[in-house]
Amino acid sequence: MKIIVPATSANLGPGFDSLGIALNSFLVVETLEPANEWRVDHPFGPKVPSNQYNLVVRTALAIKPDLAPQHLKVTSNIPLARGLGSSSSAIVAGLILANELGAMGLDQTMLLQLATRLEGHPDNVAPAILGDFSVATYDEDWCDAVKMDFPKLDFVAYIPDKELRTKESREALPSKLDYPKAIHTGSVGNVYIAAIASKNIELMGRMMIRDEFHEPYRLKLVPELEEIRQVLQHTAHVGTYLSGAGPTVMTVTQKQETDQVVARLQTHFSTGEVRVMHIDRLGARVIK
Ligand SMILES: Nc1ncnc2c1ncn2[C@@H]1O[C@H](COP(=O)(O)OP(=O)(O)OP(=O)(O)O)[C@@H](O)[C@H]1O
Ligand SMILES: N[C@@H](CCO)C(=O)O
Repeated sequence: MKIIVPATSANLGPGFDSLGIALNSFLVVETLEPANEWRVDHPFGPKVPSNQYNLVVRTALAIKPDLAPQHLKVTSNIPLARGLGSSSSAIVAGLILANELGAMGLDQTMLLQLATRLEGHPDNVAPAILGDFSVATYDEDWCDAVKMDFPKLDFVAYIPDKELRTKESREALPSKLDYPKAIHTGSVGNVYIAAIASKNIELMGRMMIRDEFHEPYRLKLVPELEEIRQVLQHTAHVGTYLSGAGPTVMTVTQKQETDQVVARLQTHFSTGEVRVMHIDRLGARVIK
């Protein structure tokens, strides 16, 4: 059995902890054979456990403690701690592993509840499970998420060579937000969703860059966000936002704009990776 879970890019500007999109880099977890102890062959090096403490296995055991140990093979092109939803993909894969091997019969709604509880917010796990673009809210007890058809656009990721843990990036956020500012950013988010729903790309791009919930506070951790906005000032594109907690900076482009944006970023940065990503409309799937 192979479990395939897409990468995800969260927030998309003013959608902090709510909006996310599934993209075509993938975590693949393959079951090889039953074993005496959990064993995970993976490409992430010694910092990531290869036994029952691996996040995929820990998640599976959290919901099915009596699951029989397996030898697993993990492959992935989702970089760790870069703002492309690596932890969510591992959590979703772990839940599906337990669901399949333990014949638990969990549907997508229950998987979403469990994944959100484990990750703490729904913006990566919802699109990882549902695919495409999702708009979600979580009240510490229940997650409601709506899958939407995102306009057919490209996502050009600039993935810096450095890791940034979500935990560290969240510590940069304020504990309180000014009331008029919160109301204003809420209204920007509303117009943003309406623009996405009506496929008004120009309006969508203008709202994408007007977040006040998190990006201004994270600029000191990811100065590349402002830098890329400057670099692309005279290059046609839809908008640029901080992907998840960073440090990846995402630029959304129309197909005819993509090559120019890639060329501009590749010329500007001597380190890191520029990756063109496409929307994964399906979300997590299992091949038996
Ligand atoms: N496939 C995996 N197997 C085991 N552990 C993983 C896997 N993917 C991620 N992790 C764990 O999750 C950590 C990264 O989680 P973190 O939330 O900081 O970043 P992220 O999920 O990549 O980014 P973001 O949530 O901003 O999109 C890794 O350092 C590792 O400990
Ligand atoms: N909404 C989350 C996504 C990263 O997990 C954040 O920006 O911290």
